[in-house]
Amino acid sequence: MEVLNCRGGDYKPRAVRFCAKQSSAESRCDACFESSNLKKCSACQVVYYCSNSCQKSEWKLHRLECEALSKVHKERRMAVTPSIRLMIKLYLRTKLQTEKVIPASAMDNYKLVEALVAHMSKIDEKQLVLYAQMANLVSLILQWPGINIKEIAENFSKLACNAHTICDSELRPLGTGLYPVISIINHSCLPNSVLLFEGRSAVVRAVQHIPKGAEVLISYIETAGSTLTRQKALKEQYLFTCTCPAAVKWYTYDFYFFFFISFKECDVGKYDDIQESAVLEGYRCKDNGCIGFLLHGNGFICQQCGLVRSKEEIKQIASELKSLSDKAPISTPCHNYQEAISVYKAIETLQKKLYHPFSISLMQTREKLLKILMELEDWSEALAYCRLTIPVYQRVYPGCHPLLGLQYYTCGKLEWLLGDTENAVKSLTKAVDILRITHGTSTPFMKDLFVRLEEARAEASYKFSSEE
Ligand SMILES: C[S@@+](CC[C@H](N)C(=O)[O-])C[C@H]1O[C@@H](n2cnc3c(N)ncnc32)[C@H](O)[C@@H]1O
Repeated sequence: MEVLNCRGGDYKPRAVRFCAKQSSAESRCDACFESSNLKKCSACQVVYYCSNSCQKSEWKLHRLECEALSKVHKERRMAVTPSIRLMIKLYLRTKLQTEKVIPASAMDNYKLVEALVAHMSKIDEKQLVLYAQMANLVSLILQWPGINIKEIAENFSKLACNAHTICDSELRPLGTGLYPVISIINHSCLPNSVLLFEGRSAVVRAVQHIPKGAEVLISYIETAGSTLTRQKALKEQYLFTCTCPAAVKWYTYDFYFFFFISFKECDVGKYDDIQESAVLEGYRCKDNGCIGFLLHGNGFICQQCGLVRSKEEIKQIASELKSLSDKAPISTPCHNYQEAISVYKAIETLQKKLYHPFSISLMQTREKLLKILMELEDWSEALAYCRLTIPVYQRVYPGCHPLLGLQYYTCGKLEWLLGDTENAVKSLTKAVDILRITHGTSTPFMKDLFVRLEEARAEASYKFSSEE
């Protein structure tokens, strides 16, 4: 795997099996994830394809799946979740490989699945019961004599900590896939590589120089958040305690000085964590002009100016925020955009009063507003929100992070639409600098980005020369 040991080098294993995201709201083609022109398989009524060629390409596998699904009562068939389908496909694919109907290779082989970690001893009883029920359903659908239900349950546990969410180039989730070769890669909150998808192919790219012999690491989770938040997410899904260094390094000597006076008991690592949590997930100073963070003691004390914010005031705003958040639509796009905008703007106002300007919750609210405003084609307000998120993105996704690159891309697109070509060139250039490393240069998305940048550059220089 030495091809990974260079900046921008990429490595593409095939998905052994994958499953498109399936919900009534958004169905996708089982072969290519396309969401338009879909036709349901007339026999099983579960799987969608966007074209005859996609249906054909999946036929060897789907023929067996379709036969199995069609025998199940319609009600039960409709309750088949993507995880159950993924498991069924895993077994069917293995059968086809064993019978040499489809080829097995070093990167696409059931033997690799056998070696994946399952963490059975760390799973609680409730989860084990759920896996057993799911395994029973798989066995009921497949109806293979002698199938091992315990092994299926264990495979569900393997899926939970080894499968990957397949995303498009803009990191929107499309489905779930099991890529046994990719599953050997461990996690870091400060990874040296990223995992992206080009259609069904998983691609791992180095985002920094990886010295020979050093471990290739990717991030399993959304890295924005305090160490505690990340550790909790990793423990819950991947069943391990992450001890990698905290990702945020932005302290100044002033902060250090204050720390040594006030927190002699703490060690530096702990202080980084306190500061990181207080900025990303904590409260703001009472003085709007101060960007200090608050430390919880007798009340909330600003680490920078010493002003104290009362617990009662914080509690009051937090409770208003909770009742507003309960009213907010869970997912966007939603049906009533205007109502969603007014709820999210009210949430933003309260969050600005409560949280530190670099708060992740505030950033997420602005991100939701940005998405809705883009749906409404309100480019100028969308741009204002996009720009507000950039400083937080720079902090929480440091270095060469695809999400930071994509946020510059959105900013650039909006600036271009609004005729601000000079800034569009700047934002798109920043996007290209990052995304050419994380996404490579050959995908349709990247080719489109290069064209946009060239067009923006040409227009900016035309504008400049006409002004001259
Ligand atoms: C996708 S697998 C990675 C490969 C795995 N280490 C193996 O030997 O098969 C995910 C599991 O690896 C382990 N793991 C991954 N990253 C880790 C890390 N940074 N620290 C400790 N364990 C980690 C955890 O047990 C986790 O559930």
